[in-house]
Amino acid sequence: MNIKIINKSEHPLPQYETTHAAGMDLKAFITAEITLKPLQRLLIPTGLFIELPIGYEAQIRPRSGLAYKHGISIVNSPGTIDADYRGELKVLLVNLSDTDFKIVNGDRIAQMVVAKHETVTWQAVEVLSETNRGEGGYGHTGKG
Ligand SMILES: O=c1ccn([C@H]2C[C@H](O)[C@@H](COP(=O)(O)OP(=O)(O)OP(=O)(O)O)O2)c(=O)[nH]1
Ligand SMILES: [Mg+2]
Repeated sequence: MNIKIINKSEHPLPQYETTHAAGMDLKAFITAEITLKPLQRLLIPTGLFIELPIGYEAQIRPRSGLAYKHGISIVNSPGTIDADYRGELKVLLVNLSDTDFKIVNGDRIAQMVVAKHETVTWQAVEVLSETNRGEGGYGHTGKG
């Protein structure tokens, strides 16, 4: 599937790193090095602008390596890019570690997964169908 993209960054277009990868890494497009202090959050630009087909969204997700090694995550994970959004793709990083984390231009800070979604209409009713689960949730089936 083709997706229109404007690339205002100096970096190559995002790409799948392996043959069947779901996500494409997104790179920071920044003019100066950024230091993310413990528990600080920052919106990082990518220089990318996309036009998703109607019925698709893009999810901005953390990279597990950054999360594991440096405690770097995404505050609003997974970030949602709407098909009608025409602004710059940005990544809302947060540093969940107890040490500073430096980001330089071109660092792969997140990954983007494009996915189909439904657009629903509501059918307002008085009663929902019965199930075994009923209203049970939040661990009501036990631990083991
Ligand atoms: O990680 C993200 C999340 C969102 N966006 C852009 C694309 C998305 O379509 C738009 C709005 O995002 P969202 O709906 O999550 O934010 P909101 O707080 O509800 O803002 P709005 O009122 O503009 O919808 O911001 C990003 O660039 N990165
Ligand atoms: Mg919104």
